[in-house]
Amino acid sequence: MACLVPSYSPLVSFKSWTKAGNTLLRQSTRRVLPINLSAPSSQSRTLSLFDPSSPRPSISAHNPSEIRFSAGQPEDLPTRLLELSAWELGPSKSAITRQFTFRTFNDAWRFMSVVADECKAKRHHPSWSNLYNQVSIEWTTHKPQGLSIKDVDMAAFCDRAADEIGLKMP
Ligand SMILES: C[C@H](O)[C@H](O)[C@H]1CNC2=NC(N)=NC(=O)C2=N1
Repeated sequence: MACLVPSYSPLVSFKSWTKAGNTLLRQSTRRVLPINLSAPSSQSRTLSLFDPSSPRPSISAHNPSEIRFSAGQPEDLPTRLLELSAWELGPSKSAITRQFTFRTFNDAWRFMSVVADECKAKRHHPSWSNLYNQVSIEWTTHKPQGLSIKDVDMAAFCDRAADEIGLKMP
């Protein structure tokens, strides 16, 4: 298992802003609860919120030969992919998707902030969207095109971050 401990402080800075007339001023930088991302995640809940009316099958339901991997990937990539039990294969067969539902918008925003920091560190970026307490994420690799180990590493990181923050109970 790759080590996903961020190289920076696990304490997340949260900048708050205040409005003075039409000007936004940075009010303060306060520290919020630390998030420990070093522990392996327990099994994450499967949510099929990209299209709840017709949930896509989990990755394990697909024949590995139909998955479009990027060129030059490590041999264990298909095995690593199967560990992502809460993720689904996108219709392109070269992307994985998951929708996370948090208790509050604040938790969803905090999750996105932690993932964004990891994106910067790993130079790998998702296609994602947020609606109130929901965050939809798609990972794919543009160059070399396909599904790569970077996507799997980032998806596993997302699972860990969501576990630490806590998902909304059904
Ligand atoms: C130079 C830089 O590392 C590349 O452009 C990165 C940026 N982020 C990326 N993100 C994703 N998802 N796929 C890429 O191929 C990719 N390439």
